[in-house]
Amino acid sequence: MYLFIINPKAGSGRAKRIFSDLQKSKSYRQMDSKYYFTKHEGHGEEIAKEISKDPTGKTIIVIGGDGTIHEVINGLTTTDIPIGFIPGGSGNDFARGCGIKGKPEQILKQIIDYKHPLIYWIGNYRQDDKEERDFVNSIGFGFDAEIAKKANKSCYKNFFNMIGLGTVSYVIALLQVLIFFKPMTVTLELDGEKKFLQNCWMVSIGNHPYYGGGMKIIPNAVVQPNVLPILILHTISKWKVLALFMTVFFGKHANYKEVEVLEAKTMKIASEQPIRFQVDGQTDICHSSMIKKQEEPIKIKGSNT
Ligand SMILES: Nc1ncnc2c1ncn2[C@@H]1O[C@H](COP(=O)(O)OP(=O)(O)OP(=O)(O)O)[C@@H](O)[C@H]1O
Repeated sequence: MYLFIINPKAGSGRAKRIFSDLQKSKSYRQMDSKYYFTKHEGHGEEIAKEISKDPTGKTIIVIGGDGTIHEVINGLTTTDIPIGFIPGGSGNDFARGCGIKGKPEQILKQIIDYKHPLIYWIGNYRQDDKEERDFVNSIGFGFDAEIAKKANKSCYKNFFNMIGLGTVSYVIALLQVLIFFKPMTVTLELDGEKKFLQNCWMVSIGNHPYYGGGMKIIPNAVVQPNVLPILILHTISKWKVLALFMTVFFGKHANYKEVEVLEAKTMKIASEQPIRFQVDGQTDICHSSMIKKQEEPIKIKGSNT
């Protein structure tokens, strides 16, 4: 049975429109299915948790954005349920990272027809002494988190989402954050080896390269087990940050000497000052965080890579 989880608010209503169009399709009419609309923040997680209690013969199909898939994956208590994803948000970095392309009806057909799902390793993070959670795209500390916070709170994000230019809101937010941004002093522990970083702008970890609607923030990141691709932006002038971010869409920023690209199995970040972080685009504050890859992969349907 196929269980649809749709966030009616994702992509300023785009996910809801996609689902009502899909309901008219032949593929949808022929499939054994049930659907749930998320009613509030966190509801995607609750629905996925409930479905996980009896996984046999089930496939979940998520229609929404990165926030919705983040919630569903965090709600799953088993890796036995394959997940189909039809992008209906504004950024849709998860779809990019999984190679999910095409019109919604084509993706639905791929979900039904393709026998071999994409094996996808998500990341785990644990903030301070809170419980462990998952990230599907990326987790970032410092500059990218401040940009995400500014963009999420802005009045222009909805407008740019509606005209299909969601990334523009990140560019505007970047310019706003740049004026007052203060770099962080943090200690990193990569596979147990300590690094003390003063005036550090950003530490980002991704399961795949994409962030903010297609920026290739960690250009070398590939979907793989047991490896965290990490990007550090060290001390840099504000003018140079501007130049650097113009190259981020092509992944060329990694050539700057202030950018370090690393890999580790585990990473710990800590600071005496509160650190702003973003996880799959949502932001919060912590003093420390432990990050690793989840041991059991999940199965993603709908990708044709
Ligand atoms: N019925 C609802 N009303 C309000 N918010 C909701 C509802 N259902 C889910 N949400 C919240 O909406 C948030 C945004 O969803 P999502 O990230 O999927 O869309 P988006 O922001 O348009 O896309 P993207 O993250 O790809 O840019 C989620 O974090 C989720 O908690």
